[in-house]
Amino acid sequence: MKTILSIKNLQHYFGKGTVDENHVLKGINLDIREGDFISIIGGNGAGKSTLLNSVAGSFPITSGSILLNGQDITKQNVMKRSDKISRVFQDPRMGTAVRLTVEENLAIAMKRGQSRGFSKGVKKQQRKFFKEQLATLGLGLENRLQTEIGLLSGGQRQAITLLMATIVRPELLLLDEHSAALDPKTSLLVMELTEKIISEQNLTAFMVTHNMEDAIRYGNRLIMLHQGQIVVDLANEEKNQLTVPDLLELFHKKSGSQVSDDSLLL
Ligand SMILES: Nc1ncnc2c1ncn2[C@@H]1O[C@H](COP(=O)(O)OP(=O)(O)OP(=O)(O)O)[C@@H](O)[C@H]1O
Repeated sequence: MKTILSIKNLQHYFGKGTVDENHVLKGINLDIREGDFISIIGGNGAGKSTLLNSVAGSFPITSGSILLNGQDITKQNVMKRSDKISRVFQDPRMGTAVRLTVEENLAIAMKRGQSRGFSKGVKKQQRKFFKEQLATLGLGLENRLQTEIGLLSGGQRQAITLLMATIVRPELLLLDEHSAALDPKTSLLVMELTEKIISEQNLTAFMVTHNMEDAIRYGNRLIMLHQGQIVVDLANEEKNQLTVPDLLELFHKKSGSQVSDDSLLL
């Protein structure tokens, strides 16, 4: 199977050389294969978001390298990487222009990977395509093309953000606790939609979550991060058989500390 993302000996410090020095990622080696849908869990401060941010290019990493489809992207900035890597954040306002309409946002998303020019104009034939795409979400949003995104509910916005992130197929989809701010029912809806989009388009995805049940239920591979290192990496059958108590037990074994359900979930 083709390797989409290859992370080699990734080290990251915040505040290196200062009194606040924090060695957050301590030698991460990870190959993500085509079609992998990976969940990453771990306690607060384990380095999950820092790992995702390193892949997205939010800051220069201290050392190591990151290859996307064999191309070394370590030195590329976040803008350049966003041509190929798309991202959905926890805050439904991120990743969308809240004062623009649904169709204007989708028109901007369609420009990913092209030399961007910031036109938000919507052409007639595009409108038809957007309607079809929105209808696949099953939320009636195909009738809200001219609604300002900021006026939609959090769940509706996250659904549209998912569509925007995938309307031009990304080589890698990053999901940063993208259902965590939603109520349980809406979170379930967004997670089901996520799974549908990923499997229909055979996307490669990397998802940070605090929800162990979601980490077990969705995707084909589960990674646990502890103090900046990968301590568990389970795939397919091994992952499918996991239960939440198994995960807590694994965490206890690997980290040498007792953990309550809440400290991983919250
Ligand atoms: N921009 C930053 N500048 C300085 N320190 C940071 C920055 N971002 C994160 N950190 C620190 O890096 C460590 C890891 O944080 P990170 O957000 O990656 O952890 P996490 O596993 O995602 O945690 P959580 O589950 O609490 O979101 C923490 O000690 C955090 O304070």
